[in-house]
Amino acid sequence: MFSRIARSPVAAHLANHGAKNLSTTAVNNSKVAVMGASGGIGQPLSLLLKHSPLISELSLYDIVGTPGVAADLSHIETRCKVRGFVGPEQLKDSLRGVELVIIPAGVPRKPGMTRDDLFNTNASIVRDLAQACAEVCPKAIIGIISNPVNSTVPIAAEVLKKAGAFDPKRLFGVTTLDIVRANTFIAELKGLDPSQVNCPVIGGHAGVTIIPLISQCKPAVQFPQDQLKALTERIQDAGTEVVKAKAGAGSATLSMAYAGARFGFSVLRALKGEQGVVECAYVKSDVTEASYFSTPIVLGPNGVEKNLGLGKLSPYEQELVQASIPELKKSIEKGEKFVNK
Ligand SMILES: NC(=O)C1=CN([C@@H]2O[C@H](COP(=O)(O)OP(=O)(O)OC[C@H]3O[C@@H](n4cnc5c(N)ncnc54)[C@H](O)[C@@H]3O)[C@@H](O)[C@H]2O)C=CC1
Ligand SMILES: O=C([O-])CC(=O)C(=O)O
Repeated sequence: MFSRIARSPVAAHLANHGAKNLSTTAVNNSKVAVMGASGGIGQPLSLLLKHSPLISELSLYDIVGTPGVAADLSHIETRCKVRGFVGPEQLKDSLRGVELVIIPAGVPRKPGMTRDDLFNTNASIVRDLAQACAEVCPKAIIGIISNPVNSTVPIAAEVLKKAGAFDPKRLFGVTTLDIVRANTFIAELKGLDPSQVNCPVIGGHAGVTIIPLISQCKPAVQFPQDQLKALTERIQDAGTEVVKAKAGAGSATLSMAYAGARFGFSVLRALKGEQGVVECAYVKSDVTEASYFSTPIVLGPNGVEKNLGLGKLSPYEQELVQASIPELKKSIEKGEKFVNK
């Protein structure tokens, strides 16, 4: 049993800031857009965002269903206003004045598929949403959830570059779910409170590119090599574990909504001037040979404030990093070629 009950990062954000009683100061007036807001991730993510005292307006965009989702959420007793936008003709209006855009639009996996199998459908969805961001909110921070993240982030970057709106500090692939899973699985094995565990996960967001740095976990934890390998592989395959359990009904939605909210709240806290906010995320990077790579990032008023790099890796983790580079490079090139073809 835990010696004291602690809150998860999302619960702590909502509790510390007192969602209901917060004064309406300019500093707490962020406008956030969720693109793909009617989906399995989009709906619970929007529900969590509606509770943040930092968000004064939530803009919900999808090609279907957002009038209903927005009407429903708008009855919740928090001050954040919710507006729904549906279809391409309302896309640009959904992005006006937005500081943070979170993108969970696109199809999820079914059993037997890899994330890369989603490329053909999701590449053009992310391309078109990034194009609209470039035109309407070029200074917004963009967090991409849509898979395959290893390719969709380079796709968005190329679109933004072409439009003269690319700022590598402001574009993120959301890998937070990998950290959330690592924390949970480590806590289960060691009898810890998961909300007090912090294990960085670096690389990318697919199979062998997901690299948990268990040697850097706080609190420090030790495992024999066979258990370490099994734990690493469980974290790498955790998305597939959910896809199999859902048996054709999609992939992780609720845990992803939690992770997306955690990422979004961290970005907003840093935008508002909070110091020392760190999240791992997949960003433009010169830390390894792969031109995009996830590492712990200090967030600040402009997005990426400082890339904390790899830190000290164990020999096993060094091997995992080496093994991830060819796949990452291939996925990055595939995304870039899609835009520049
Ligand atoms: N980064 C991560 O850790 C994770 C990523 N994902 C990915 O997130 C994506 C969404 O997953 P779910 O919400 O479960 O799927 P879903 O199918 O339930 O929802 C997707 C939503 O996107 C909408 N959409 C389709 N085309 C659109 C467009 N052009 N513009 C705006 N919205 C559009 C759909 O209408 C739907 O409402 C998938 O690609 C999935 O693989 C899922 C879990 C974790
Ligand atoms: O596995 C999937 O397809 C969805 C995903 O990215 C995850 O759950 O990590």
